[in-house]
Amino acid sequence: MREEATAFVPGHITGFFSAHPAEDPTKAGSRGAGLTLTDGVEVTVEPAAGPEPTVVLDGEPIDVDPVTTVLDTLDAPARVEAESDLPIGSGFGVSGAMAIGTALAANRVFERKLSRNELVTIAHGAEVQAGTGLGDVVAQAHGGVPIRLEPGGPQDNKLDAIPARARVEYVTFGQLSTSEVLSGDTDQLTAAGTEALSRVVEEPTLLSFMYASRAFAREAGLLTEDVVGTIEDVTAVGGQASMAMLGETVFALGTGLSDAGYDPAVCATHPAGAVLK
Ligand SMILES: Nc1ncnc2c1ncn2[C@@H]1O[C@H](COP(=O)(O)OP(=O)(O)OP(=O)(O)O)[C@@H](O)[C@H]1O
Ligand SMILES: CC(C)(CO)[C@@H](O)C(=O)[O-]
Repeated sequence: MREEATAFVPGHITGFFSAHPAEDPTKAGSRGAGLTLTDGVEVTVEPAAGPEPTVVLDGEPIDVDPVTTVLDTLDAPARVEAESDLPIGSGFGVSGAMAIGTALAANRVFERKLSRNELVTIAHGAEVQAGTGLGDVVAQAHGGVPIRLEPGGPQDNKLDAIPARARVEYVTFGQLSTSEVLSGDTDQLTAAGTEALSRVVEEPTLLSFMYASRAFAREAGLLTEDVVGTIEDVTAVGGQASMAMLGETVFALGTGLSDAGYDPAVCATHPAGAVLK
């Protein structure tokens, strides 16, 4: 057994999605598109001192269901320490990042000898089962600007990408519970997400991704006053912004938010995807 291993997982902002339930959580998931980010989560795994696993995020103990499930599945009694550039619960896929980062690092520490696709499948299934995400894990494993054409883990899904990179700015006003939204009626979301996806498939550019994301955010009925106002401010200065699903967060390409007078966090699209360090 190794002493410890660390993985870096990019954050993931979903612009739009449609929900696709299935009995088997490794086959369930979402279609959609988003941006993976150079801001992300660093996850370090070491064997736990006692029989119980512990999970710590930015110095505070935390219960993240998908992480517990990943550790159980890998039979890995571990201490997981995560450091995040991004807030949890605000549309950056922090729970998905912790799940896949834990899977990659625990596989190494406990010498489980699973393949990358097997680890992504475990993390994706754990995230879907917990209701904390549907497509973040597979997007975060891929990197870039992934288009999720078919739902599910790597054995079932189909991914493409927008071949582009960009500077990304974001501001966060608060949290939105992903599991609450996903456990409600998602028909309207899914209809809007399907329409948005066909638009981006027809023209896979960052600009059409931003248009499709804004139309989705409007039709999905999740916009808050702060989010609407901020998107309008960016539009007024000729920028491109939309809402990060699912959080009270606005993201913009280039200098959209700073041009509009905000003081955003700044990163870029991530070129690769989750990696062991
Ligand atoms: N402030 C918090 N403190 C402790 N736990 C939290 C906090 N906010 C959220 N959680 C827990 O973290 C998990 C993940 O939340 P959630 O899925 O909404 O966020 P996320 O994965 O960061 O991003 P996304 O909104 O993109 O899905 C949930 O289990 C939730 O209960
Ligand atoms: C459901 C979701 C928007 C939560 O972040 C994401 O997992 C996705 O795009 O499937």
